[in-house]
Amino acid sequence: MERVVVVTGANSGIGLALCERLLCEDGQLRLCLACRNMQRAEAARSALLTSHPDARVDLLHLDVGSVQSVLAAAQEIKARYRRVDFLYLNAGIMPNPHVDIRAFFKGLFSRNVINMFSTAEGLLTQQDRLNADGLQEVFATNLFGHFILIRELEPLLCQADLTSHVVWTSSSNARRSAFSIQDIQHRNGVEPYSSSKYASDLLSLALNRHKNSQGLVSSVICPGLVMTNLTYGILPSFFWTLIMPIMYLIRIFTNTFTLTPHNGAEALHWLFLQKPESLDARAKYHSQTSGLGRNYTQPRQMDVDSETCEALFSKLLDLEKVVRRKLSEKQAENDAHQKYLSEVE
Ligand SMILES: NC(=O)C1=CN([C@@H]2O[C@H](COP(=O)(O)OP(=O)(O)OC[C@H]3O[C@@H](n4cnc5c(N)ncnc54)[C@H](OP(=O)(O)O)[C@@H]3O)[C@@H](O)[C@H]2O)C=CC1
Ligand SMILES: CC(C)CCC[C@@H](C)[C@H]1CC[C@H]2C3=C(CC[C@]12C)[C@@]1(C)CCC(=O)[C@@H](C)[C@@H]1CC3
Repeated sequence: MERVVVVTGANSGIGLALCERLLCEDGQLRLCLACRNMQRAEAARSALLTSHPDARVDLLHLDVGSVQSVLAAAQEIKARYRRVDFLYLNAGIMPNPHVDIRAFFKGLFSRNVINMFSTAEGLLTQQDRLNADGLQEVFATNLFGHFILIRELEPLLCQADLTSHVVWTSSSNARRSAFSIQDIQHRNGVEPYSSSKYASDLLSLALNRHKNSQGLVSSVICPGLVMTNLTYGILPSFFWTLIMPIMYLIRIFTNTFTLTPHNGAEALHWLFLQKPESLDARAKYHSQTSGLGRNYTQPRQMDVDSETCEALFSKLLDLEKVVRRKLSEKQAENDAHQKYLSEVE
């Protein structure tokens, strides 16, 4: 049977590498690249079709940071496909990152050095802002838009006798201490990325608790440190190129330096091949690359608890109601304005 795979943020980096790997695995796939920039999406589609001329690759406009765009994209998916077998929630941002150089050098000579390189704990902060929906942009993009997408696609994801797999591209930068259940959007901190990724770990567990019985399975991965537009936003690409030999050296000690998008997509690809029933809801699946360049996937237990995951789930459902109500009020205002304009013309 033809399998439908939707990938958000598929036009570059890890998302695009995943698409390439999935097409090598199964040429019969129906692959849907859900992207906000259609020009880049078209370029990604052309690149995929160059190596897989017979592949079925669809494009879909989706700005996961805009609730209205998510609702429209979900409508379009429901019109196009009868079900969704895999939903890769990969789109993500880290705006205005700042590396604490002093902390880096301090960490370099501490016993914590390996952990520092694999999680960036204590090294990175970001400056967030509000988006057009009045939500914190990092939370809206990395988590909430994807949550609304799942909610809208439930009829295609939860079908009798069939299993659908939702996969979150999280991070080893996800940290409990960066997240607060009183401030799920991270309005009051400087680590919105870490908070949003920790929230995705919690939400994945909540989805498993609530939706496994309806055939939906959720998993979380970390791609490791990968050279993509996201990391080129942290330090310029020429700098990364300059220190590449050092990074290959570090890879010998921490296999989390996967470095290329192909390697980073390892755990995403591996999950595509697994029986969903065999997966652990509390594990994060890490892409790893050995010093000699061998890729493998390593499960590690996440620092999540049922109580916090339930609290987050219920807060997200509440926020969904508020956002939907605001949107329909705005829509009603627009309709009234249009009516007024047509009457005075
Ligand atoms: N690189 C790394 O070391 C790591 C990355 N990750 C995660 O991997 C994922 C992929 O990132 P990566 O490949 O590294 O970086 P890229 O910047 O190359 O890819 C991010 C993708 O997300 C898309 N995107 C961003 N915002 C939106 C939006 N509002 N709506 C739709 N699409 C959007 C981007 O589209 P556009 O081209 O339009 O910007 C792009 O396609 C992210 O979730 C990131 O957090 C996790 C751990 C490490
Ligand atoms: C390696 C060099 C000599 C110096 C680089 C220092 C830092 C800029 C990096 C050290 C660990 C890196 C890291 C990330 C970003 C760049 C570093 C802080 C991430 C936070 C990128 C995004 C993620 O999601 C994480 C998995 C990465 C963890 C490691």
